[in-house]
Amino acid sequence: MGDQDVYDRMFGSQTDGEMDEEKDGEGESETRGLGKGAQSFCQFSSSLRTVVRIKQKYQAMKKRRLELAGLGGGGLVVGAGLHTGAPVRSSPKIFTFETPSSSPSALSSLFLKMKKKKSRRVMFPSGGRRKAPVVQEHSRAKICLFLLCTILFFQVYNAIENLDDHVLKYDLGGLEKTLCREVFGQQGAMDALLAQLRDYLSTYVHSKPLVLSLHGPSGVGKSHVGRLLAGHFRSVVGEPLVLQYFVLHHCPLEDDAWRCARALSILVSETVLRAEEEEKIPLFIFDEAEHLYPELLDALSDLVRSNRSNEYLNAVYLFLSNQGHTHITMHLLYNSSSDSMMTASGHHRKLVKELNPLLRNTLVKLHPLWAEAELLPMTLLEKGHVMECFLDEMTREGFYPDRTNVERLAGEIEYYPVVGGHVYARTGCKQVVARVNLL
Ligand SMILES: Nc1ncnc2c1ncn2[C@@H]1O[C@H](COP(=O)(O)OP(=O)(O)OP(=O)(O)O)[C@@H](O)[C@H]1O
Repeated sequence: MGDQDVYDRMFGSQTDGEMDEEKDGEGESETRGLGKGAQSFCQFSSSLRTVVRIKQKYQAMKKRRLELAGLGGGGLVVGAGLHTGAPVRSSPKIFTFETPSSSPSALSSLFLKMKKKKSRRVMFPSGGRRKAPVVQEHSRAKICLFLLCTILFFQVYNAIENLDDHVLKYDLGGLEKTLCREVFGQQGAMDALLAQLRDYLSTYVHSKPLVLSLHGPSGVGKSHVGRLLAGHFRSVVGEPLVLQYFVLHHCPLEDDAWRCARALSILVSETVLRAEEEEKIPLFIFDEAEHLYPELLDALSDLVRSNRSNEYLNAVYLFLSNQGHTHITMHLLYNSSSDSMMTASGHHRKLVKELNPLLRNTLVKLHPLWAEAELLPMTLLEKGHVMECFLDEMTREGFYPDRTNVERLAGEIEYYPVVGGHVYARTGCKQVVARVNLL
């Protein structure tokens, strides 16, 4: 049973105004003539009427709102009254609980529309500009990829720069020019020496030190090369990081060999530590290495071992020795005829390939240190190279480089018998300085 039925049964179908009047009259008669039970019934009926009236008003308001929103078919239509703002009542004049002709689906779609509309509204701060924020859609993956590529590029660039920096630091180009200008007849050996240095000095991370050993007969320029290298490295890494060790000068007495070995170990350790601090590679040159005592060789062997700490691995050891000179001389004298068309580097590579196994075998028997070394044999000098030595020395000493004089001086030097068109000097340029000094 609906609320309206309850109301009708109790008060009939009266209008709101009539009900108000009746309410007042009834109130008076109740207070005057009725008993206590009737009085409580009246109070109850009064509250019920109020409830019903409120509900009616709420329903009417709800319906009116729907009609105003433009929904057709209900109890109210918007017509001429629209202009005045007052709704015009068209059909049912009396409120019922009947469902309006508008379908529930239409209502729900209206609410959905309203909801959608509402959700699209953007609430702006009162003082701000009323402009919708621009949504920038950046892919995080793209940004990460871009960052990764940038980091990778800088790392590769930095690594290349570091390699270049190392080689540039030692000015191997300058060293090459110096050796080419100052050393005669040893181009193959000098190319091999520079290649070893270039390989080693291009990085600062090494698993073992570079151990080079120049071998050759007397007067072919071993000490000369040692001096040129020492001078160059002093200029690029500094005086304290270059050690030139002449055993007959630094340790003339064999009895002192043990003490000399200990002093040498300390000196080398101090130098490599200093070089490590300065991030440079030191150079240790041992001239007249054939005179090194076993104690000194033992100490050096211990220093060049690859299982030592990092500072010992970043160092260049250069040994200059005439050990194995007989093998070199014999090989050149017996193999010179067949390789006259070869370049200097090709000739040296052939010499190394054919001679080194024999040379190493001989040297390793003397001390295991030579097993660690890269052996670089130097060839005998020819008459043409000896003339260059005279020319150079005379110019240095201020003599006019007269060609006839140079040829005469070069003719006074001893030579091996001509082999395959080559005239090899027995003592290289060893006597050049002494003979020029006699002029
Ligand atoms: N290949 C060379 N080019 C230019 N000059 C040279 C060459 N070889 C030797 N000389 C000159 O001869 C001098 C002596 O040579 P050096 O002392 O270098 O010979 P060495 O091979 O060390 O001989 P030794 O084994 O007897 O010590 C040098 O000071 C240098 O002036």
